[in-house]
Order: sequence, then structure tokens, then C-alpha cells
Amino acid sequence: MQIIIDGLGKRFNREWIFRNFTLELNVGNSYTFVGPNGSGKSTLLQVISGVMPLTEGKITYQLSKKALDEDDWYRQIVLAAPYLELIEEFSLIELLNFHAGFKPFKAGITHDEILQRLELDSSKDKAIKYFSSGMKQRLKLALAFYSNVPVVMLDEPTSNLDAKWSAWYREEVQRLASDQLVLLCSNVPAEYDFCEKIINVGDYKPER
Ligand SMILES: Nc1ncnc2c1ncn2[C@@H]1O[C@H](COP(=O)(O)OP(=O)(O)OP(=O)(O)O)[C@@H](O)[C@H]1O
Repeated sequence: MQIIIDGLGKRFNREWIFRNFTLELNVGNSYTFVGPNGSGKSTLLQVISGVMPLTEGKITYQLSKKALDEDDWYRQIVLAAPYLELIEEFSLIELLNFHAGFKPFKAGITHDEILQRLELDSSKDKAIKYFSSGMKQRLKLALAFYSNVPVVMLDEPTSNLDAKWSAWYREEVQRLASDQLVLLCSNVPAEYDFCEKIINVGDYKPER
């Protein structure tokens, strides 16, 4: 899996958030977008994931050197972010079943196994809307960690997590297979200090 970003720019109204962003992302690597609040980390991640349109430039998604079209690209990623909601009406087990219908979990990872790893066995029939913010965040991360997809994107991964679950995040994110591409947005070094490539999005803000 490879993502080739060429001269990417995003503008809201008259304000350019970033411009001339060029980067090649390759499977087997982890990348983090850093930068001050409002510098455009989440915007860049959303544009690369395809949930937000770009203003200029080009992004090519390639699998085994062949360009993917948009529908196929969507199947290759899981994005976990504070601004993406889970389906609140579902119970936890319904949500796992629903998710697995689109993006199956990795070989050997059963739904029961996920419930145990999340220590949420006793909440499997509880509606997501009654989950605490930390429980929801654990669940979003689990969907990202355990889905069998080549690209894992995480924005502010430890938001709402306590020390125990932040440590779980660190363990799991570093365990992601060498055949995956990991893309993070963060301002918290403990979330990304293991990462090979750190990119400051603020460097791509055009002068006014
Ligand atoms: N839909 C939108 N319409 C207009 N402006 C937006 C929109 N979304 C984001 N912005 C602006 O784009 C800029 C970058 O926001 P973004 O959320 O990407 O920053 P960030 O680096 O992720 O910030 P933080 O560290 O605070 O999470 C901000 O000035 C923000 O107000």
C-alpha cells in the first residue's frame, strides 16, 4: 500500500490551511502529523482519508503498484477520530457485527476476544449511547487496531483515556503489523514517540 500526495492544498473560504504538501507514505512505516492547535493536522488527515475534499493537488492510492479507485480505497482504511461518531443506537456486540460486515477483523481475533481485550464483556448488550467517553474511545481504537486493513489512521488517539488505557494504546499501536501503514495526528509525544516519521503541518501554512 502506498499513498502518493502531490502538491496538496486545502482552503476554507479565503484561508489556506496548508499548501504544496508533497509526501509519499509507504506500508510498513508510521507517520505522525504534529503542529500547534489549529495548524491543520486533522484537516490533512481527513483529506488524505477521503472524508474531506481537497482544494488542489493530487492524492494517489496504490495497492501493489496499481491505483485504487475511491470505493476500493475506502475499504483499505480505518480512521478513529474524536469527530467521527459511532452508531449510538447499536449495542456493542451489534456494532462489532456491523463493522465486521464491511471490514473483517484480523485472523484469529473473534468478537469475544475483542470484548475481553477491551474489558467490556459485561457491556456487550449495552447501547453505545450509554458508554462513557473513555469506553467509546477504547472501542474506536479497537476497531482500528483489529480490523484487517492496510491503513490505520488515528487522530488524538488517547483523548479521554486514563493511564491504564493510554498504556494499552501504546502497546497495541506499536504491535501493528509490519504490513500496515500507520498515520497519526497528535501533540502528545507519548502518543507518537515510537514513530519513524514526524511531519510538522505548520511548515505548510502559506505566508499571508
Ligand atoms: N469545516 C471548516 N470550515 C472552516 N474552517 C475550518 C473547518 N474545519 C477546520 N477549519 C479550520 O482549519 C484550521 C485547522 O483546523 P484543524 O482542526 O485541522 O487543526 P488541528 O491542527 O487538528 O488542531 P487541534 O490541535 O486543535 O486539534 C483551523 O483554523 C480551523 O478553524
